[in-house]
Amino acid sequence: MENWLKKVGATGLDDLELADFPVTGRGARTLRRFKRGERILTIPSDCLWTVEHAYADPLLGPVLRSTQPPLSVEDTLAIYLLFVRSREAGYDGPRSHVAALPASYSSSIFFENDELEVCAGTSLYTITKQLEQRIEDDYRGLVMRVLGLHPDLFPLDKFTIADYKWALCSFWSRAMDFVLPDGKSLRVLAPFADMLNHSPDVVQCHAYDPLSGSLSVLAGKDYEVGDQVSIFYGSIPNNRLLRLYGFVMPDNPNDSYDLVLSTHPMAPFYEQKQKLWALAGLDSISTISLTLIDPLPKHVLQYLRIQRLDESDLAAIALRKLDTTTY
Ligand SMILES: C[S@@+](CC[C@H](N)C(=O)[O-])C[C@H]1O[C@@H](n2cnc3c(N)ncnc32)[C@H](O)[C@@H]1O
Repeated sequence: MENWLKKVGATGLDDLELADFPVTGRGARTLRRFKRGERILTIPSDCLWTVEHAYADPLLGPVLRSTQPPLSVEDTLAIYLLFVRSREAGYDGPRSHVAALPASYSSSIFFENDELEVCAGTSLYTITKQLEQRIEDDYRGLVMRVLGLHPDLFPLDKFTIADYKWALCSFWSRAMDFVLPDGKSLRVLAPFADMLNHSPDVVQCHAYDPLSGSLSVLAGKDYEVGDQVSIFYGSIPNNRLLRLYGFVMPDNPNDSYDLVLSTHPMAPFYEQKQKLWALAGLDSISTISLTLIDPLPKHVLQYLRIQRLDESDLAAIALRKLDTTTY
């Protein structure tokens, strides 16, 4: 992978090496000192996995362009990755990157049933179950709309639901997201830069250059020779880290609990309450994040007050409304 990257113009690789670290696992180690803000690594546009590159591929592009409505960003990238992985010739550079990707992931959709049951009652459990169902539905849809129509390009034994899950998770745990100057969002998987682990001790230090289309990593702090280079994935609570990346941060200052509030549609006065929730910016199923800074957000109380309203409360509210509209 590194030889391919250097050949196509990546810079910085001579000052880094891949190594195993305690806790974070494989990552990149410095071979020289870096001052904070110094450029460490640049991966040129041609090597990046993006939707645009998937569409530009001479074999895959025409299929993607003829699929209407277009596939989601996630599905386009997942198919692109599996397509390159399935090729027996050509695509040598990108395939050397695919070969360096982990064979399996530890995010919550890969938990065994008994492992996930330990999380029963948490929002991680609920969201993971929903995600598993969505992945099954999306996969069935992809087979009907795309994969099953082009068996020459997508041999189904290399595009199984397990492969699809693996490809999705490769992007969830390794891709970087940017907002471009025109406001559009961009998801990029950058070979080698995707080997960098998360640390809360560095500032945001990875950037996409819209002019050259390249991805760079700067030093997020001063590094001595032999230090692990890290980037900052974002201020992410542990349940999201576990769902997308398969790890948690001890004492995570951004930790939160997603409280799911819901009301059965057969509950008394449901329709009237639904209108009141909408007026308060809520929904009949509302997910509200409880954080250490704001452990009881006002939306929780608003939701519950509306849920507990009885016939006389609702009549009083209707009267008050009538009052204000007559003036
Ligand atoms: C972008 S990849 C980084 C490279 C990865 N370690 C590898 O071997 O390919 C992100 C993955 O690295 C691991 N990771 C990153 N930062 C971590 C951290 N602070 N603690 C534990 N694991 C971490 C998680 O498995 C995560 O899904």
